[in-house]
Amino acid sequence: MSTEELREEQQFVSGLYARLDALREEAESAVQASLAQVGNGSQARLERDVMVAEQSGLLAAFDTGENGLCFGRLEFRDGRDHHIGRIGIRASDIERTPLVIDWRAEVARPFYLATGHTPMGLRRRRHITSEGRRVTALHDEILDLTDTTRTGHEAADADEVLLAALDSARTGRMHDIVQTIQAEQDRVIRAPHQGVLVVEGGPGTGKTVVALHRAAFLLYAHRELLAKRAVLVVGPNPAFLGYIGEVLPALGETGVLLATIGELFPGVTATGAETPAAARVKGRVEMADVLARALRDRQQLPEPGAPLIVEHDDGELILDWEIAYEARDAARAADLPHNLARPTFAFHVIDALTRQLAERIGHDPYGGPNFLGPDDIAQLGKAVAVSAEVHAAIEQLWPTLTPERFVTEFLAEPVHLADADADAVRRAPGAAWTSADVPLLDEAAELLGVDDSAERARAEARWQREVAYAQGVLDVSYASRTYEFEDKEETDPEGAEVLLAHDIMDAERMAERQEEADHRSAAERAAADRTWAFGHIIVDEAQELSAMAWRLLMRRSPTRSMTLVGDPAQTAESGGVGSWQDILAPYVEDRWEYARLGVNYRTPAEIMDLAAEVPRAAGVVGFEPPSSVRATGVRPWARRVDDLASAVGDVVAAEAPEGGRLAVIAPRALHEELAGKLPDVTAGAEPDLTRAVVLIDPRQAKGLEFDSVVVVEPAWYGTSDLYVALTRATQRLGILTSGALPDALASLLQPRR
Ligand SMILES: Nc1ncnc2c1ncn2[C@@H]1O[C@H](COP(=O)(O)OP(=O)(O)OP(=O)(O)O)[C@@H](O)[C@H]1O
Repeated sequence: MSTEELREEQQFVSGLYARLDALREEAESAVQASLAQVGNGSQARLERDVMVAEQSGLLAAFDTGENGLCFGRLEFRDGRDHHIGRIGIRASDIERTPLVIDWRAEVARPFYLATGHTPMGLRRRRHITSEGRRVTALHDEILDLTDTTRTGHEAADADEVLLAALDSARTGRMHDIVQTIQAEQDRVIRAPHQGVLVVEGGPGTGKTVVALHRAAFLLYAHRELLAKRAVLVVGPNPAFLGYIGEVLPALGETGVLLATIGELFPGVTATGAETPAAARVKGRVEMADVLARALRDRQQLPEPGAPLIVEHDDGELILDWEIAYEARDAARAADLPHNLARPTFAFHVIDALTRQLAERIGHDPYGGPNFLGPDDIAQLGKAVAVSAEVHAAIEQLWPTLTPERFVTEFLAEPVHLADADADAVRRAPGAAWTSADVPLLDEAAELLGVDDSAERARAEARWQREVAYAQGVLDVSYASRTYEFEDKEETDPEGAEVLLAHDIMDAERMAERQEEADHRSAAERAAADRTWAFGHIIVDEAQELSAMAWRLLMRRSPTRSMTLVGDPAQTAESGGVGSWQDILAPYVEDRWEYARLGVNYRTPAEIMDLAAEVPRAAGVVGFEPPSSVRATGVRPWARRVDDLASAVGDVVAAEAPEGGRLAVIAPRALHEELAGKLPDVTAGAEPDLTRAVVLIDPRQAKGLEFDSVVVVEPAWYGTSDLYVALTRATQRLGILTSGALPDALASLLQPRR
């Protein structure tokens, strides 16, 4: 009975792969055919590119389906019977009957939500486990208790598939969980896309993996909107983004931008390190006001009684306090960003200097009216307006600023900050940008505005050239008309009408077609555009973001369609904002939803119980540890040693899991010394998480996980860093110290009875 079921399922799955192969072949030949198409016209090229992009997207989706194409089956009481898979596939028949249903479709939901208590119309739910294209196991759950038929694959423990997934060795890359999404997670993944959803949960509750599946779900459910506007996923550091980088492609989604805050100002690469004190100051919301005030300081006036003297062909011009004051008033009244208000300032200065000049030149010594007429004055005005010296004076008072220049100069001489804060952020020009600088640059860009009038003028000139070129092309084709026509008449006795380019297209339209279409994906275009408005933003480790970083992100999400996941108990010392309410109130008041994930799928109970002592002992307000879904029977251990580096080397040699990953989490100051004792490890390098042994500090450990973890010198860490470090292991945890352990862990060193 049971092998028969397995055989039938294998037959179905093999048929499915055959269909996948046929679809893949179709797409491949379509790509080949398009690429082979002759025709160099821009329209032909465009159509070919679009076709290739479409088919390549399909191919990527088919490759996604290659592993675990079909992982579930739902048999309903009303006779409906659906297979569930990573992607949806239809048969080649005329009705295009669905063979396997995409996990994100509504009809697949009972796969994740149905219980014996609420069977959602299900009779039986089957988990299909495979290796490559071979079905290796079936696990059935009977949800209709009146059903007495049995398949021989009824799972003794409904969580067998989940537990097998959780126990598997880690690879250094996060995997998708489509086969085992749990009900509380499914509700988060499929929550409505409008508005702000906050997802809170302790370590290992699946916040990250759920957030990524949510991105995939939203792209499926709202593809029209989101494929155009793109989804942004913000993570804490590049190593973390590398760690999660394969989940969305494995779910068939490549159009998502993964970025850290430090990567969100196009043109700037944040490579510098920041002291915690400087990060704190730069992250405070008051910085917005400080920068605004610093910028007003850049809109200067000459000292009263010490005007700027501007050399001019018709005599000296005197740019004094009054002229500058009135011009500045008028420019500020325009209520525009600094660079956009500058023309108003310049106009008023030029106008005043022209009047000054006219009064001097046309002055009648006998008290009569000015000799100059309006035309003369206009001439004088033109000369003043194009004077390089006048412009230099204007630039001195109201400089054109880039965000980079303004922030560099501000950090060199931080104004409007308390002395201690100014000392913390002061930095010589030329230093590398840091992540904490990026929100300041973004704020500056808002305050400055982009004066794109020059770029617009260039674009217009470019356009005119294209039109002129197109006109030339049309003229050539028109000139050859007689020749072609005669040719045609000779070979075509019917004298069939020949339409020439001129008859159907004018130069402007032709230029439009010539213009290179932007073939970049929405995510690529978004990455290069500071003012891009994303369709949805997902923020992981959201508790870490500073108030200034929130301002940046909110600008990228004018519709406030966001999913924020985080755990306040894991907030780094120099990091984030207090409560979700504090973060969100300025932007959405209290209009946000809250969901909590309470089960830890990573850390076994033995390790979680120990780790929970750390925030508890520190009296972290509102701390609620998640409950571990499994216990392994392996207790964490601690050892006090004299020679720390040698001990770490010995422990790693003994503990490194077969085929799995081990992390040594140690304070930065010890990395140099420890690296020498570890295989293939270089201190200071960006960690390669796919290596068998990794050396990281607690900040780098954020969001990551390993089969086995050795924490070194825990007494050196703050509460949240220690809590993060202790909750990274899926199987084993060991602690090495050269001194005393923090109180919360002290029991580990006491002899057990
Ligand atoms: N439903 C599930 N099925 C299988 N594995 C799961 C499931 N939910 C979570 N996991 C696994 O649990 C581990 C922890 O998940 P994840 O990293 O998303 O947790 P987290 O809440 O972001 O943790 P942290 O706050 O510590 O970074 C991952 O290996 C993830 O694949």
